[in-house]
Amino acid sequence: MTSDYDEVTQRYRLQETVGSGGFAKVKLATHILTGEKVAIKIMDKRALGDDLPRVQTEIKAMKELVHQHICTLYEVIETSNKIFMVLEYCPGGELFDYIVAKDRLKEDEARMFFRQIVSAVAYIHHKGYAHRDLKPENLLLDEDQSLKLIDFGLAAKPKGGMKEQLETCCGSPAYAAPELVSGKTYIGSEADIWSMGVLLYALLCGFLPFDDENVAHLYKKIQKGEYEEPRWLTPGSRQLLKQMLQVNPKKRITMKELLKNPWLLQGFDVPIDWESKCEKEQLNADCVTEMAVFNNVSRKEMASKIKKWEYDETTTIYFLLLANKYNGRTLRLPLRTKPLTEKNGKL
Ligand SMILES: Cn1cc(Br)cc1C(=O)Nc1[nH]nc2c1CN(C(=O)N[C@H](CN1CCCC1)c1ccccc1)C21CC1
Repeated sequence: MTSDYDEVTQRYRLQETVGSGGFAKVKLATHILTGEKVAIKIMDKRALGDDLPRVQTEIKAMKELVHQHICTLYEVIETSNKIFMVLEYCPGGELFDYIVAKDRLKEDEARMFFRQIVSAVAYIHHKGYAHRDLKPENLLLDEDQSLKLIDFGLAAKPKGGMKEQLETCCGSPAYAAPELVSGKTYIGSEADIWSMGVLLYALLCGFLPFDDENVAHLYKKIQKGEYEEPRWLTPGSRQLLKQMLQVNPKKRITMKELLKNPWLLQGFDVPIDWESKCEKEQLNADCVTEMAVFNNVSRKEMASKIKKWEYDETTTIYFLLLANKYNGRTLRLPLRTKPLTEKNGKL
């Protein structure tokens, strides 16, 4: 009787659980072949019930969204009862805990983080997606204190494009836009801008602009759009918050305007670089070569195998090699003792 864990334990050494949410848990793991750390999100299909489509949504979105500030999906392993999503490991944990530990961030640090969040969300919108659940719990810190966006279970890619109205009310109430909590139809990208405004406020203040234990009272406050401005907020940040936390979505700052907002440019003087540095279209030649040698096949053959993007071990190895190119570590694949044959080669 094969257990649901057979395939994943052949290739990964499962370690401690770093998080458990409603229908999923996340375990730290080591990719045995390369020794690289990964995070594996484990879901039980039976427990998921009618939440199963959320997982399909997340997998489809994460396959399309490859960006330096989005947590990379490496591999998906589905068994009779389980779905395993092998994802990029972020050793810094959630931004939420980072803010709580520091009480609130200095303006320069808040700006540095917020530029990365804007970069990720601008990219998602460019690809026709809205995240719809932006909050500090969904932003993880990697080993270089860079932010990685996670949890695309509520992401939406309206067929009619980003102008299409959405209906489903979702995400966390404190970060939800007024038009969303009023049950009106809304534009996903406009709602994301509001949530980013709440996020920026949380970074700069260490507490939420709209808060109440009673959800109905919370919604009233959001719809009124009135919030405290602590005395430590600078004029530039007050101005930006005011433009993002506009109750009327048509008066709210757009992503285009946000990308060249003076407060975000302060100290950087270069526009926010939101384009992906690691699009799948353009394979990294060194990684292809390394894998071709490892698998004892031609580069051409290796490249076409990678380009199938089957989100199997080949995809994992490619992304792990690519990540190491970026952070300067040279990951060398252990030369196989025996050349690959069809049988065990998977090629
Ligand atoms: C907390 N922590 C401490 C250390 Br050290 C590393 C971590 C950590 O979480 N690292 C980490 N790397 N990669 C991931 C994680 C966590 N993680 C997550 O996807 N974490 C989310 C966190 N969500 C935020 C709001 C509700 C739950 C999660 C989703 C479902 C179940 C459990 C956790 C991934 C897989 C993408």
